[in-house]
Amino acid sequence: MVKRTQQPARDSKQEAKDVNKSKNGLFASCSFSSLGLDPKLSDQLQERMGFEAPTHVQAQSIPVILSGRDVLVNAATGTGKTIAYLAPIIHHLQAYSPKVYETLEKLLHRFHWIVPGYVMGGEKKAKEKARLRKGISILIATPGRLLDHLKNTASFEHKNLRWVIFDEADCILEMGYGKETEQIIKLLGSRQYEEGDDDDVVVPKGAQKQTLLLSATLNEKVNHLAKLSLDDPVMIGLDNSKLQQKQLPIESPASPDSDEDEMVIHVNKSANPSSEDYGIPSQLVQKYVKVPCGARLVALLSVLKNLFEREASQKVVVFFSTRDAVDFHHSLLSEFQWPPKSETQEEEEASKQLFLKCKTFRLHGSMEQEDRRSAFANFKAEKQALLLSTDVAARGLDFPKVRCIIQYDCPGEATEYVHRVGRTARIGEKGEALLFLQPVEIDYLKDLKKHGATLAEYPLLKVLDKFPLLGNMPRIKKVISLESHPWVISLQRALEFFTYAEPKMKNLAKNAFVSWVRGYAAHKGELKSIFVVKKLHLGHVAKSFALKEQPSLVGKSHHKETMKRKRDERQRGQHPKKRKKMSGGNSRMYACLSRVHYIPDEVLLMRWEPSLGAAGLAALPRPEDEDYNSMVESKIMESDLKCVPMLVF
Ligand SMILES: Nc1ncnc2c1ncn2[C@@H]1O[C@H](COP(=O)(O)OP(=O)(O)OP(=O)(O)O)[C@@H](O)[C@H]1O
Repeated sequence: MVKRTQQPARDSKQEAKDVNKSKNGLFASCSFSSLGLDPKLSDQLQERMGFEAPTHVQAQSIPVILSGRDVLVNAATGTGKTIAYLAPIIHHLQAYSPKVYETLEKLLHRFHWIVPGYVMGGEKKAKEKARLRKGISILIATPGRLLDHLKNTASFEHKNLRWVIFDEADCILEMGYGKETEQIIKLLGSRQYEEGDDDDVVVPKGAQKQTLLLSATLNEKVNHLAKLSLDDPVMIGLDNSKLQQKQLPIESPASPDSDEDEMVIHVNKSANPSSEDYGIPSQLVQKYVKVPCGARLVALLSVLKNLFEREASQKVVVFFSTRDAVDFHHSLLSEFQWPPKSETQEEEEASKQLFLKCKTFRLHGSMEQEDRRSAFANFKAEKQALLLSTDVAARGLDFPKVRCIIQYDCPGEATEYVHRVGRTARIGEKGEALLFLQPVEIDYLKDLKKHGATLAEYPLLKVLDKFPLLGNMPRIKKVISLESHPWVISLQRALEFFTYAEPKMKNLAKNAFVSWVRGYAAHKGELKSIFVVKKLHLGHVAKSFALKEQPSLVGKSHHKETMKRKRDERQRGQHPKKRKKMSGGNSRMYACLSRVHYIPDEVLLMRWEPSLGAAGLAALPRPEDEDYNSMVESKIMESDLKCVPMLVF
């Protein structure tokens, strides 16, 4: 990961070869039109979106979904799962052009009758009700809010529901939405399409409700959901090691009507290092760096400096465990200058420059929607940038050309590791991932190995040795510990000086320290034995926030801040309690329902949309305001389908 480029020409040729190789392994040798998609749609995919060929998961899924079968798809991050399910749905939706609209269709634009919408909380229910009353073809919803409308909104028509899609299915359950999801499935009712309900529509013969379940990390937790919602599903991307016949116990409470030869997903818990449980792109280079707590901050800054000096034009995402940590590191990296001191004032002015010469963005759940939306859009648009984020960006987000993912704070379960690293090495591109571990946390590697992730060690000392030392600092030949490295000592000193120079920075550091320790104590299950708070040296943790001494864990200022944050959230109409349930994951469901008189089909998609919320969406024009066709087309067909349907209204 840190090798400096010595022969740039040869290396870049090699890089291009590697990318081609991984791309070749990713794409199928057929065309979109050969999969049975409508020619208009295939053209759209090829010409407008520039997708020359379908990926393997698309080539496998599209014909099956078109045929009406339920499917369970497990495919690595960034392999194009979104198109895999959206393309066949759009194929069906556009095909059922209602008689009355045939002429209109010719006069107007293609797909004008597909109306997306959302219900996901964060705004008044009355507004959502009004949208539902008007009729929506594609509805995006959080499980809780959808259930609420199903129970309480009389005008919420869903009898023609046609597709139900659980994207990031495992996550919906991990976030504690199992009960809600079960109720939703029950309320949505029978699978059979009730023919002849609407005279004004063309109903496909034998059309049934079809359910799709997708993720890069399908595991046995989704068995119960699969059992409730899928009917004789086709399994895609689940190898035999994951599929077992019914003799295996199903995790969730057994249902009396369970089917004897039902297939269930089974993750082989016997530590078989070669078994690849989760979909990690094969071209992704995975490393870990072992750093004692007190040297973590210096190590992070050094790794980042090395990355951007090695290749100026690139994008990097760093994951933190808490919002306060994101805020602290964002302020630090946006303002910290290097070299820290010069001999004279003029010299100082002349030579001062930022430690990292790239734009730094932040993304977390406490930011205003508009700030989140602009951070997301700006980071996406930049060629060279750094994004500091909580897990709000861990799943589903599709930032193009992210070269490296750094997990500065450990993820929770291995699934979260997989989704975080999945923000790079997408669609066959190159990518690197670096996981920070303290020496006491090194057993986490074993956990990852069980799920097929093997990480090599990152040569941190070599990287540190490359940085020029300031002033008269002696270069010690053999550095015994990382903390005694002269570069580490001088950088740590400068960081502490910087933090203490401004009360604002010191406060950010203290808050970040307090929430980091709390977050560390919140690791669940088996991970509790790896991430043990009692093993932490809190003085060293403080050092990792550029603090010279350990702040109180129940400091007044932190308490005041928390109270203020809660007050602000209440004023903004966000409910901390409700949001808390979402904060680790922000599960979103997409639901697509028909405009009663226009389309016979209704689609319900459940998926994960981390960074964008209602306020951000509302900023986009409504269909009456502008060329609706081009908007729907671009929203549905644009490359960033992840946020597309939700972005619409
Ligand atoms: N056939 C294709 N050819 C080229 N690019 C494609 C193709 N299909 C999808 N893409 C692009 O690949 C990127 C990744 O796709 P997508 O976000 O659907 O992946 P995913 O498998 O859902 O990932 P994750 O599991 O992380 O959500 C997107 O930018 C998408 O536009």
